[in-house]
Amino acid sequence: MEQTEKIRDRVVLVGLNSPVLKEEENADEGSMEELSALVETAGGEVTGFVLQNRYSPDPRTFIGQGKVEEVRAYCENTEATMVIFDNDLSPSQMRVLTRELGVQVLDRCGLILDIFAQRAKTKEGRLQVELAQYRYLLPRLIGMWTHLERQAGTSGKGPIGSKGPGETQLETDRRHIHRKIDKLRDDLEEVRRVRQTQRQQRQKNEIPVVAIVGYTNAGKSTLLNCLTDAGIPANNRLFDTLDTTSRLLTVSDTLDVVLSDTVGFIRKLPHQLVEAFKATLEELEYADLLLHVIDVSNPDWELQAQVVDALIEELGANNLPRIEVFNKCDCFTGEILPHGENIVSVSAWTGEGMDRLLSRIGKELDKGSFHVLVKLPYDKGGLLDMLYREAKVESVDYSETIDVTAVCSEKILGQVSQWVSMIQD
Ligand SMILES: Nc1nc2c(ncn2[C@@H]2O[C@H](COP(=O)(O)OP(=O)(O)OP(=O)(O)O)[C@@H](O)[C@H]2O)c(=O)[nH]1
Ligand SMILES: [Mg+2]
Repeated sequence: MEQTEKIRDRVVLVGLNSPVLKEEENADEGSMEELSALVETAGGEVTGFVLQNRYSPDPRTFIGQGKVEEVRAYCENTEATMVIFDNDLSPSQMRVLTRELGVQVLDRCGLILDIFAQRAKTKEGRLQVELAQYRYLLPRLIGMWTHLERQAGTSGKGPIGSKGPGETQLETDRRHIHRKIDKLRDDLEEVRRVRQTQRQQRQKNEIPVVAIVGYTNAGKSTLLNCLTDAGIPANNRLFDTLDTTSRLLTVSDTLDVVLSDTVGFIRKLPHQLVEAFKATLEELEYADLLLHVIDVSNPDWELQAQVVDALIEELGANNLPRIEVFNKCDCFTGEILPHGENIVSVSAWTGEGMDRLLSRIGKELDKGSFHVLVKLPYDKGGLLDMLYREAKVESVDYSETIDVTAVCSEKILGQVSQWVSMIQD
């Protein structure tokens, strides 16, 4: 509840661009615009932007004393009640800025955590967000008390070498938070076990899993709805979906798959969140195919796709087959839509391109309906592994050649065509 009040604030956004910061730590117009969308998602109102260029961040105030004065005046003029930084602030910078600006100060990471906290509906989602919040809080809490200790020390009032009240409080708080974190981790472990069982069940049924991934607001939920009538909410706001929803999708007469929607990615995603959402995102690792949905109508789509690629790698899912789904092609204003073997352009809104997408999924996963006898020479043993992986092998006889009977797709048929001695459709 407290959160809802907090975010109805009038907000000034501040970003710093510096050559000594890493690219992903820097602010630019694109990331500021995104931050503004995040504020709107959280229910706040943006009253102004301050994008500063500076050689290096100021260790104390991040943006430098002069800029602090400017931002404070700006807040007064626009009656802002909160300042949100696009860059990550250290706990001590956040403290100094809160004091000197006279309004509440948040950074991007804190804002995203707030939004997740508002959105999380299921027990699992709540656990994940709570875990991320505690992990975010822990260093900040320590920073807070360190500050008090130092203040006591420099003013000469604190008895040197004795435990001040701050420190005692700090220890209690830290212990409390560590206990909370341990408990949340255990609870999430339990969730993970349940998922594991469901997964094994699915594997027994041999239904392939297709996971929809992509940048936030790319249209993942809309795509799932369009393909399966799932009827899940899809809204024009960031982080609309926090829970994994799965639906059965009939791809062709011979292929059914489980299609799963997932939480969206964003640049500078707090790593505490990535950690906490690993249970949900673990689905990716066990998927048979990824659909990477890209909002091609967004001028930043290339950068967004890179962010998603990097996270897929971090989650250990980069060796999975992947189809890039260029969505919102109804709004595409560029010259030529990207194209290529693993690319399909669609509009989840109008339904355009769904047939092509289904046939691409089929090509990737359908073991097909061609009954074949293949006589492989012994030095082509590698192709046998491939058949085991990509076709339904029924029998193998080692005679003069390796005689394999299997059911396979047209694609696989093409790869072994020169040794096929019998085909039945
Ligand atoms: N014009 C157009 N709009 C689309 C298309 N697909 C989705 N949208 C809109 O884009 C917005 C975001 O769609 P969602 O499906 O909620 O996006 P998402 O990827 O699930 O977003 P998160 O769950 O927030 O990560 C909604 O307003 C959709 O109506 C499309 O093909 N064309
Ligand atoms: Mg969604």
